[in-house]
Amino acid sequence: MESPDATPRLKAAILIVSDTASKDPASDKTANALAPILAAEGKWETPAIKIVPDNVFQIQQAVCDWTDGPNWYNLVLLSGGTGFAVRDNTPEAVSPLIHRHAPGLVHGMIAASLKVTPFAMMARPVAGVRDKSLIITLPGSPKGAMENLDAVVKLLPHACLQTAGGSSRVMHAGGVKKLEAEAGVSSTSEQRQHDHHHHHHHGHGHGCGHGHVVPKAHTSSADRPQSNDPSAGPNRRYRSSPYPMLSVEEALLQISEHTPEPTIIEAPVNLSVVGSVIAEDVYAAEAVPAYKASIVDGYAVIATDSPSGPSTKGIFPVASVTHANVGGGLVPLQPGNIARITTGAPLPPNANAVVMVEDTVLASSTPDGTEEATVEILTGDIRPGENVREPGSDIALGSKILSRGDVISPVGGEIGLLAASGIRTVKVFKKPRVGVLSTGDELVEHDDPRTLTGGQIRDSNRPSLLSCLQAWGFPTVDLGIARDTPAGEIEHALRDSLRGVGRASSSVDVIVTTGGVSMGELDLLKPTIERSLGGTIHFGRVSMKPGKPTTFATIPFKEATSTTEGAQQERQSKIIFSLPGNPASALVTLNLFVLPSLHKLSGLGESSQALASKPWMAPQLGLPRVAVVLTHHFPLDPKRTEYHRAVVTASRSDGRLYATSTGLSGTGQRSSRVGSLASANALVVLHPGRGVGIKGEIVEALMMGPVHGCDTRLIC
Ligand SMILES: Nc1nc2c(c(=O)[nH]1)N[C@H]1C(S)=C(S)[C@@H](COP(=O)(O)OP(=O)(O)OC[C@H]3O[C@@H](n4cnc5c(N)ncnc54)[C@H](O)[C@@H]3O)O[C@H]1N2
Ligand code: MOO
Ligand SMILES: [Mg+2]
Repeated sequence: MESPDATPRLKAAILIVSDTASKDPASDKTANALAPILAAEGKWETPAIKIVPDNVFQIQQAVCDWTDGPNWYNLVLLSGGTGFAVRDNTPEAVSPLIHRHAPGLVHGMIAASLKVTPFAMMARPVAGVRDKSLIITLPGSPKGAMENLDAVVKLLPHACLQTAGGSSRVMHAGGVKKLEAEAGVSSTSEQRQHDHHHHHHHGHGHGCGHGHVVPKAHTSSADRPQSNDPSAGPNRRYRSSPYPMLSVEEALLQISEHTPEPTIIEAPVNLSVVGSVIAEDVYAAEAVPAYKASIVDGYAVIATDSPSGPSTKGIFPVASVTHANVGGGLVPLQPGNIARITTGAPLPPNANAVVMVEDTVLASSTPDGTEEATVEILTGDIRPGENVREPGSDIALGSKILSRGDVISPVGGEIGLLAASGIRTVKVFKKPRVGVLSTGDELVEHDDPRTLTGGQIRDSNRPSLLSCLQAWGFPTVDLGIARDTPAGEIEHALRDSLRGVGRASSSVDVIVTTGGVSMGELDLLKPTIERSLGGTIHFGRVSMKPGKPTTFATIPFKEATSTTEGAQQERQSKIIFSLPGNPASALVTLNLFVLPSLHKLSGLGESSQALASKPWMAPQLGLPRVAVVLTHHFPLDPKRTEYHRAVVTASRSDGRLYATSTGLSGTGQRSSRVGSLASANALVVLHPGRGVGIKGEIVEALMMGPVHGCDTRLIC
């Protein structure tokens, strides 16, 4: 008989899912209960053990670390989080990772537990295959986990060998009988045939919502069901997109609905808050000016309103001098004296008006000839308060200086108010951090000095998208290039960016990818989002040109954030925009779809009382929309709304805005031509139709940059 040690052992890993054990590993008893059951079989290496809290993202990351990449494990057992409690979400974390479900194992485990307790009905186990690994969830209690593992442990070596790519014929020739004997079960050859039949003809039952699977009775490859599983091969890929085609307006509604609410941070008042939106009304901490200040350079006087009072006209001794930066206490001004003063300086006590130096002449100097002794004031019309700023007359102490919803603009007015009134920190909505990932095997860094070979192209999307995002004022993370092959690179790049590891030093709020969203067998973004990351695609096609395959999704992820009300909450998901790879498509869809979402996340959509009274100032999300006159005919697409790249200029003669195409030739607006955006400051919206948009017609345009001035005669 073969010694168990003569054959290579299988690799197993145990993931304990428990909030408690993740804080206190000594409290876990299950891992130590399961390991001996595997050891007793003599076919397993000592299992790897890890503990994570009941957190979907951490569970998925741990499982993927064991199933993906070169150091994969044959078997991944999870224990815990499979019940009905609110924090029990192990099945929800594991299901999306599974490529092929194994309901038989689930039945087997539940059947075994039911013999022990009716509470087995409250277990929600999941089992199945991811790549070459078998994943099984077990109950959290040591007893329940042991019972379940006992029920299936004899089958696992066989299942794992098949999963890893072992020949099923060899297995069936001898191995199955042996296993059946060991497991105390038997099957007929018909049953085994039946199993094979299922294996070939049923879809993966993946909860992705789009995986329409057509069961067929025959086995020819042309008849096999279509799937969004890239590993199923090109002969099984979709031949028409399963994603409904949305209008741009419908797509924008989805984005608005699924973009999370903005979060609030307390930021220091410095240049980093420029572009941020105020989250809480701000009240002046100090009055401006803080004292009675002179508006001019001249002489502080004691003026009176009474016609019978002393006139300011005449010759007066200059009793004191006050400069703007006065140090200690001020000497009170005595009646009959005047005090020299500079602009902005505090008036001495008793003084109530200032005479401009232009309205005076020097009457006499001090004996040493260096100073004024007396000065003659030439005007008698000085009234109390003249040339004086009262304390708080620019900004009253405690007055509201900025309202929730106000934007701290680069013009400087808002930051000036904050700085002047002694506000050192301010509550603003956090600007979202955006990660940009290029995908594709053909991509080469744009500055790679080597000559391109074969189908290589330079990655122009990352620099162009990053530049656009940074110009809009959002912090960005360059996530690099992820290859389509080997499988999993895109998934890992996305997971790392959410976790803030690898190229992303801290986690990103929004992911933007380009490439891989259309119909090719290496267009992996949609399956990666749905199958590997358990995400939900809210739209995967839009009736627009360019940008048809634009994809928008949410990916489950948990982290602690504070709400707009300041309470702590767990944010459930992050958003991802997967834009088409064609460079013009990527930039147009960034402007059209990503910007409104970033605006919402930045708090631009937050209502403000101040703005309610000034509706014309209410900030709109996304690019500003204006009406423009076409300076020439624009061709129309028969089906899709076109976003034609154009230069919009403001006429100096009639004040209207005029739009001229950046390229009208047959290929001028082709989605591969990034040059169609060079010099463009607008996207002219052309609704589908026959023929052309006529010269002189007024249409809508979205402004991407400032309007240039022009002489209408030169463009029309
Ligand atoms: N059978 C169909 N084919 C295509 C359809 C369709 O509906 N049915 N849609 C077309 C449309 S429209 C577009 S847009 C593109 C979208 O393509 P993908 O998003 O899948 O992108 P890729 O296939 O990866 O690349 C397309 C194109 O863009 C170049 N590219 C990709 N990344 C970059 C980058 N970072 N910098 C510069 N250029 C990049 C890539 O090399 C390709 O040439 O699909 C059509 N096909
Ligand atoms: O929709 Mo695609 O972006 O035209 O080429
Ligand atoms: Mg493609």
